[in-house]
Amino acid sequence: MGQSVTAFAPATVANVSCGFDILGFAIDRLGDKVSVSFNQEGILRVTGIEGDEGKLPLEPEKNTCSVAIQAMLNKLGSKQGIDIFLEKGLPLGSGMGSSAASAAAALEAANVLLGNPFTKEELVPFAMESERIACGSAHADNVAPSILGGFVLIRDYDPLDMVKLPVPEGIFCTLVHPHIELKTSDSRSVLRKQISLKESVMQSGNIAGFIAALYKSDLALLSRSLKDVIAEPSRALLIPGFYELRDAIKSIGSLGSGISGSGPTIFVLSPNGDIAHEAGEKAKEVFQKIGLGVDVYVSEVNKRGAFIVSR
Ligand SMILES: Nc1ncnc2c1ncn2[C@@H]1O[C@H](COP(=O)(O)OP(=O)(O)O)[C@@H](O)[C@H]1O
Ligand SMILES: N[C@@H](CCOP(=O)(O)O)C(=O)O
Repeated sequence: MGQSVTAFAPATVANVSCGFDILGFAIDRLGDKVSVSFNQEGILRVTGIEGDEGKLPLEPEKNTCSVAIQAMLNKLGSKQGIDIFLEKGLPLGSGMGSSAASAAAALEAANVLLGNPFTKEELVPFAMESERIACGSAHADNVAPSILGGFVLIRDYDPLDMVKLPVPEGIFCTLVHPHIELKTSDSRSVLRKQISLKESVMQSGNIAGFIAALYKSDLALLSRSLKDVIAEPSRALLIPGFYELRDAIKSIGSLGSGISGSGPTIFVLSPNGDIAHEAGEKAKEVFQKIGLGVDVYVSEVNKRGAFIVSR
C-alpha cells in the first residue's frame, strides 16, 4: 500500500436558529475520520466503513466522501485512483452534520494526498456537491464550518461568499441528541415555501443581531437574537421534548436553545462550561420523563475545523 493520509472533521450545528441555511459552527471532538491512499486501478472507491452498522452506501456515487473527492478530481481534470476508508463517529440523520463531516474529512485528506492543490475555502464547493446527494440540497452551513472551523456565515451561494466570524471567549454548546433519526431531506420537506414580510423582517433582525453579538462579544444580544421564525415552528413538532427542554433551561443562565441543523439534536448555548453541563443535566431529566433515550455532549466552539491526523 502507498502513502495513506487520515483526516478528522467535526460535527456542526447548522442554522443556529436565526441563520437558516446561512450560518453554522463546529463542535469539538465529535466527528468522522477518513483515510485515503492512491490505487493503481485508476478508480475512486470506498473500500470500507466502520461504525455505521452497515447503513451507509459503499457505492462511490452515493457516499458523501467519494462524491466530494470526485468533485475535486473533476476540477483538477484528474483520473487518479483513490481508495477511501471511513471511520464514522457521528450518528446518521442526527442534525449534527453527519453527511458533511464525512465529506469534509475526505476532502481534507485527499487535498494533502494530492499535494495541496486547494485552500480550505476552495474545498467547500466540493463538499456542497455531496450534500446535494445526501439530502437533496447543496447547503453549505454544515460543510463550511466543518472544514473551516468556528462560526461561518454563508452570505451568498451564487457565487459562494463565506465569512469566518469571531467566537466569543468562554461560549459553550450543549448538544442534546434524542434517540430518533430524522433525515434532513424529510425535515426540509415540512418547511413552508413562503414566509411573510413580517417574518422576514424578524429573521433579518435576529441574524444581524447575532453577527453583531459575535463581533462585540455581547452575550445578552446573542441570547436575544437566538430566534427562528422560519424553520423552527414546523420542525419542532417533529422533535419530542423540544419545548420542554427550552422551559427547563430558562432559569439556569443559558443563552438559549434551538434545533441543530434539521434536528432531532437540540443545541443549547451557554456563557460557560458549568451552565452548559447544567443544561445537559436538565436535558437528561426532560427526556427521562418522556421516556426517550438521549446523548448529551458539551463542547466549546471548535475554531480549527478539519485537520490531518496522520500521513
Ligand atoms: N458518509 C456519509 N455519512 C453520513 N451520511 C451519508 C454518507 N454518505 C451518504 N450518506 C447519506 O446521507 C444521509 C444522512 O444525511 P442527513 O440526513 O443529512 O444526516 P445529518 O443531518 O446527520 O447530516 C443518509 O441517507 C445517508 O445514507
Ligand atoms: N440548513 C440545513 C442544515 C441541515 O443540517 P443537518 O445537520 O440536519 O444535515 C437545514 O436546515 O436543512
